[in-house]
Amino acid sequence: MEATIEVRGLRKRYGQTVAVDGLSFMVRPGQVTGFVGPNGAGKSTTMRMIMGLDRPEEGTALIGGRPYRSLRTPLCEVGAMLDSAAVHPSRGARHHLLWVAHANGLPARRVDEVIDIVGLSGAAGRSAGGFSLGMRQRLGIAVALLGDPPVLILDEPVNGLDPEGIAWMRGLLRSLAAEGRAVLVSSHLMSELEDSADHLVVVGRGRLVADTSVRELLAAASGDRVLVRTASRSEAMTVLAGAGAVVAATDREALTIVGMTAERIVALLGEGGVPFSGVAEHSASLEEAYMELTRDAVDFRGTAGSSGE
Ligand SMILES: Nc1ncnc2c1ncn2[C@@H]1O[C@H](COP(=O)(O)OP(=O)(O)OP(=O)(O)O)[C@@H](O)[C@H]1O
Repeated sequence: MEATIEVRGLRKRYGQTVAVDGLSFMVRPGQVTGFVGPNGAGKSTTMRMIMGLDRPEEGTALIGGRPYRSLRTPLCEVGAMLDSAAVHPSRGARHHLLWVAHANGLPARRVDEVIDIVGLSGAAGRSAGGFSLGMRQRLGIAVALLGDPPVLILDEPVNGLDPEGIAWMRGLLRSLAAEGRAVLVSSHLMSELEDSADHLVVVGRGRLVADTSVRELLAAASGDRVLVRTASRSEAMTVLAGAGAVVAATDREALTIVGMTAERIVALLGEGGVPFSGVAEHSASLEEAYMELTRDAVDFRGTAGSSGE
């Protein structure tokens, strides 16, 4: 089976709310694809439709070219963690995995393999009801990995993890992609996907905002802005604007230059005898690039100082 997810023109409404509004994107093998958007953007609804748990009004979602409902051995073709709390609280972790394996015709030895992969060996006998959020996330991933599927769909797997858990999850996502799997991971925080995603599908209000590689997004957001620190602001402006740059005053001792490389700026200031104390290319963080993209797509924005959640 080809390790892909293909979403074409998906649309879903709940009453008056359009949760997903004509969404199309492709998740490719060997990559971690981050599925990012503000709260309520339609990520979970899309994932549920891909997994056949919700019926779209329009459009299709295909896993390896086929709808979920027509997969013959679903757990071996796609692994999903959509709700990490969906485990019977009195059941032990290993017991739960054995039960899922048995119900899907998978060998019991795979249970110990996945327990090992997710680092739950020391807690496999304990009942899941007493698990921390991080342990429940690990158990959810173990279920998703049971059938050794080429496609993985994980809804907010990093949510609520401590820094050690986040680092572990990043490593796991990267290694799953390195094995050639297609990995779709949602998050409402871009920072959670920094260092782990190769590709980004950004959504807002149920619509596609961007479908881009992380590298391209960063390059586009950085633009070609260069910051120049100089006490001789007006001379610098004259020299640089005269050579064709777009120059804006940033503060009393700084200029922002667009349309000229840092090397050329240094050369021109040198030739013109204009003193300067620093020239720096602006490089955007993934978070900045994301904020820029989703500026108009946030449903609930707090007032000054709040995060808008
Ligand atoms: N079962 C449901 N009944 C009614 N409305 C729903 C239902 N599920 C989702 N919605 C609405 O659809 C929209 C999209 O929700 P969804 O959970 O898919 O977004 P999300 O991007 O996953 O958000 P979050 O990051 O908060 O999990 C929201 O406005 C939500 O309130």
